[in-house]
Amino acid sequence: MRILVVGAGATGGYFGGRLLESGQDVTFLVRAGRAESLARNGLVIRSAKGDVTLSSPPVVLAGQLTAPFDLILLSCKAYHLAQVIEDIAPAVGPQTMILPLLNGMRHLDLLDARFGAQHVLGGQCVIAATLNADGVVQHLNQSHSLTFGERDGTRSERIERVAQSMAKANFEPRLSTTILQDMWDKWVFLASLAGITCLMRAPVGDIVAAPGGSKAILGLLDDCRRVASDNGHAPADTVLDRARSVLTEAGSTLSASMMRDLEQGGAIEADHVVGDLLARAKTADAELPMLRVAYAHLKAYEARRSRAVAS
Ligand SMILES: NC(=O)C1=CN([C@@H]2O[C@H](COP(=O)(O)OP(=O)(O)OC[C@H]3O[C@@H](n4cnc5c(N)ncnc54)[C@H](OP(=O)(O)O)[C@@H]3O)[C@@H](O)[C@H]2O)C=CC1
Ligand SMILES: CC(C)(CO)C(=O)C(=O)O
Repeated sequence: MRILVVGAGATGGYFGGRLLESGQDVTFLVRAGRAESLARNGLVIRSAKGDVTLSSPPVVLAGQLTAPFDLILLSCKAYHLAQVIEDIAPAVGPQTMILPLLNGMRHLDLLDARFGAQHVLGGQCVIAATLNADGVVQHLNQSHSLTFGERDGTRSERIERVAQSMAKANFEPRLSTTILQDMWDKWVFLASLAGITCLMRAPVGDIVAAPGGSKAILGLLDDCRRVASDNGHAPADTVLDRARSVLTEAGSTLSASMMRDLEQGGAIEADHVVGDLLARAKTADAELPMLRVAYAHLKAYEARRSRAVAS
């Protein structure tokens, strides 16, 4: 299976690197700066699950794509998606599958609109990773699962082929027959985690230790849950129980990748991860108070950041 990994950042570098390490036919679509760094240093992954340096990983720049790929692993940030969609178009042929790893859901609509829903799988990854200033992919925790599936839940011949291609890689591949619900479940969890850790500029354990901290977290989780329920994707009780327990764990060092981006003064996926949830709300305006505050905070950060970037 010819696999194109879009972006060799934290998630693309990690999962694409693991696939390449396992002998799969992987090419990274990158921009010039990353191409240069990969040519100079190779693709370097530092991880408790095993360090690896892949020298001279195959790369291609936009404009050099001439033939379709079998599978496109989409691992860019949401704010780069519009450009990425144009860049990958020559790589999408009649049989191409696109497997997005982005958080949130809106990218599915955008990909469907451009390429047709038959090309777009459901997908998500659970990992904490970052690309450091030296271009090294740093895996920060013990999780490294990649879940994928047909959005209609079928175990098609093509999805089995995807599963086969991932079977030997050093991460946990999971073929799901409920991928849309899985994505909603993760979205509810992640929007709560990102919203609250950004708002409080602190990991879960510090928030829980603060007066009213747990109440604020659970309030935000409940707002997110409500939107999912309004959209026909209510998380199961077991999923919610687990989210509550992870999000209120004393001493937890957990924070969202969005908080890491925000603390570095970087761009964030405010609209994609939090705003879009609010946009799908079917609840009266006065409700969802924590979700509204979380979104207002992120947009205020973006406004301030854009002034700083412009000056
Ligand atoms: N990091 C994490 O722990 C997790 C992230 N996610 C989600 O995964 C998605 C990806 O995040 P993450 O991997 O952290 O992001 P990163 O910013 O680390 O990586 C994204 C990469 O995409 C590249 N890119 C952007 N535009 C293009 C383009 N037109 N052509 C080629 N490459 C391009 C960027 O390249 P360049 O270097 O040129 O800027 C960058 O290296 C997000 O939606 C995030 O929310 C989900 C779970 C965990
Ligand atoms: C849920 C979590 C923390 C892990 O995958 C994540 O997606 C993120 O930090 O963006």
